Amino acid sequence: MSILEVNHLSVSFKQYTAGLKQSHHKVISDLNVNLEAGEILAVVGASGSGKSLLAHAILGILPANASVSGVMTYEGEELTPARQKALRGKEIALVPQSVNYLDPLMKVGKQVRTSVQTGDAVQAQRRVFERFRLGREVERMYPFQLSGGMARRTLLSTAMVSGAKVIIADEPTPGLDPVVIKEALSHFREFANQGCAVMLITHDIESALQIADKIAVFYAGTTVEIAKAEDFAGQGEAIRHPYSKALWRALPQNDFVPITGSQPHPSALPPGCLFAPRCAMATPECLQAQPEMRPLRDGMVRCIHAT
Ligand SMILES: Nc1ncnc2c1ncn2[C@@H]1O[C@H](COP(=O)(O)OP(=O)(O)OP(=O)(O)O)[C@@H](O)[C@H]1O
Ligand code: NI
Repeated sequence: MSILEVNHLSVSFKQYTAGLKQSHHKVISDLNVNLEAGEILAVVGASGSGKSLLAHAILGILPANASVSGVMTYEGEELTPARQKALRGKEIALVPQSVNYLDPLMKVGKQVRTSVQTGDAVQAQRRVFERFRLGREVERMYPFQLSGGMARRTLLSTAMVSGAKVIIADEPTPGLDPVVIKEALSHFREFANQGCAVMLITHDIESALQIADKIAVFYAGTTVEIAKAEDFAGQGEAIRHPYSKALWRALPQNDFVPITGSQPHPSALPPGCLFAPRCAMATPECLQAQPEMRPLRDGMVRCIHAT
């Protein structure tokens, strides 16, 4: 049984346009992912592809104008709003993408301590600060006194001391130096090895590959591929979806060739396969309907042509 399952998740936003007309933008459509105990799943994809919204949907912290459909389960039971509230920060911890999630009016040592659920909170906070190379003086500081990197390490500390079984880390490493990144990632690995699970949302495919078991590739609000990390190797022969292949080939150490065009905006999604307008393999059939996710070679792909 998966520890966390997301099935057919769709999220739309109600927006008011000129003349107080309402429009609905579907920003996530028919998204499926699952997380097994002991596993790190890296979620990669372009800016605006819906990665943070997935995190917020799981935690139940989407803004009020969002409507959500689909089913999410945690340890086999449905994640209702009441359950999300009860589990948030306790069994499911978020490392948010923005450091603005820190409480500006509380000293950071205290903020980290309030996340500790069992044992000596002061000791736990001091231990985790040491691991993240935050000096003893930092615990008495307010968030505005921290550098960007210190604030990130504080957010990581908060999730790490919480005793959660699932950590959802939304771009946890930008602005950190390579040593701290390596450290943070190895903490995630350690955490997963204890039987917990991590969803690591990141732009940094290369770092993700060093520790992740599985990779979910997002495009325009949905998953296009779920693959084992090992599949991202060589020329990308084992990668299933043309978009994930293109992402892989665009890396500096590979061909370093960006794909042409851009991801569609939620207000102007193309018919059929969302990637078809940029895809070299596209045929008229691709424009008929959005392909379903289907199993392929021990992974999943949303493309009718993938082999
Ligand atoms: N409150 C909102 N109202 C309307 N649209 C929103 C809202 N929040 C996000 N969106 C839209 O939803 C889409 C997905 O946003 P999301 O923040 O999940 O992207 P992301 O993949 O996390 O991007 P990044 O890598 O830049 O963090 C974007 O097109 C964004 O403009
Ligand atoms: Ni994001």
